[in-house]
Amino acid sequence: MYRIHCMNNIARVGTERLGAGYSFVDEADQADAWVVRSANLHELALPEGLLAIARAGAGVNNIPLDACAARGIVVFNTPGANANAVKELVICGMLLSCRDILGGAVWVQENADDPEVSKRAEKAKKQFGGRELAGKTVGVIGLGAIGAAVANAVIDLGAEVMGYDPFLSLDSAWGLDRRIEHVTNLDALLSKSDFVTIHVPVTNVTRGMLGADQIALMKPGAVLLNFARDALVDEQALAEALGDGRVARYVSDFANPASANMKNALVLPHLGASTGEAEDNCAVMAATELRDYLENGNIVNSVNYGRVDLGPLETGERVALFHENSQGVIGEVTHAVAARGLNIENMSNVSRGPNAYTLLEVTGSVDEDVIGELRALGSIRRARVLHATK
Ligand SMILES: NC(=O)c1ccc[n+]([C@@H]2O[C@H](COP(=O)([O-])OP(=O)(O)OC[C@H]3O[C@@H](n4cnc5c(N)ncnc54)[C@H](O)[C@@H]3O)[C@@H](O)[C@H]2O)c1
Ligand SMILES: O=C(O)[C@H](O)COP(=O)(O)O
Repeated sequence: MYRIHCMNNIARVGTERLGAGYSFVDEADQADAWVVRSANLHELALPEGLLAIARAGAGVNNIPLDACAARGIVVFNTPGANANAVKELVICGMLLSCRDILGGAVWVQENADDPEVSKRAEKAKKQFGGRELAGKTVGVIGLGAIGAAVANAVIDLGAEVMGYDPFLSLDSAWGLDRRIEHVTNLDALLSKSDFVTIHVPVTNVTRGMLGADQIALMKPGAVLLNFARDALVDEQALAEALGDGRVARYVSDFANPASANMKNALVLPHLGASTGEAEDNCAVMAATELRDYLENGNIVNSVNYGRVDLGPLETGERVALFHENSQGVIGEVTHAVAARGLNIENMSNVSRGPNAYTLLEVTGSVDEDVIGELRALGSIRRARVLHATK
């Protein structure tokens, strides 16, 4: 029986997927796996028995990835599962920034009891007017699941799109509309775009990537949309640019004391992934990834270990080994296993930076002595045995 602890509320369709063989526990330190959305895990102690963390969502800056990797704790996320929800809100934010739609709606509410409201509205409307998205240039920074969807959608609305992503994946590239101009220079995108929208993960490299110098390059009167993370933008420099009108509007999904008090900003309470559809998609994908890892040893969509997929574990046993990515480890492992009379039927080894994972399918019984011997190898961080249940 695997014990799961949910750090945030997770859609029921996902928890139901963790059916027979799973129980939900209130105590985080008793769990074999955690499921999380945006709860901050950086300050929490990682329990000895924790095997995996599944982030039902995209961003993993709330999870200590390296500390997890060092302990053989696999961290998963759910790529693309909430991309459509975010795309729709970004388009909404763009259109809301084109005219003062919210201001106009408030005006109508404030004048609702006036029998002359219809006539007065025709005079009042000019203060809420604006411009169209069609024909404008939209700069998209990061062309992953969300950025690519936004780029394609705004092209369909008649905008020109410049896309910047030095690490563009083949999958994303296949899905991009051919009318999108792929630029390799961020400064060019910033200086030519009427709307700039950022869709990159926050990492040590991207933190603050839209700093004072980049904001200064933005076209006068441009709009910046940030549905990725607030830490990507120097919000102090941005507040100054908004204050003196160099940047017309900031549309952000991240309320904090700086953004909430900015002039000409529309700030939302992190609503990007908050649709029933996205929550269901994320929960189901997270639960599926967890099951595949806990029951079969397969790692799909991890952000700290590479992909290993030997399919379902139908017969025999598997040994899952987390270790340093260093020379000679595989030799030591196969030697130790063979010396115990076990035959390796199938094996996969993959590394990601300093972190390596090896999954062995063996015939013969893997007892505690074998596992003890493997654990004693200096480079092994964690060793698990998985038994076929069918
Ligand atoms: N507001 C929300 O509710 C919400 C929802 C989902 C995701 N997000 C945020 O959006 C981010 C992106 O999500 P996604 O699903 O598109 O992720 P993704 O992994 O599919 O795409 C990220 C893209 O950024 C690119 N990238 C990385 N570094 C870059 C750089 N320095 N310059 C340009 N491009 C760079 C990658 O190559 C990749 O194509 C997440 O990491 C998360 O922080 C927010
Ligand atoms: O990175 C993400 O997937 C989003 O920021 C969504 O976060 P949430 O699951 O807390 O809504």
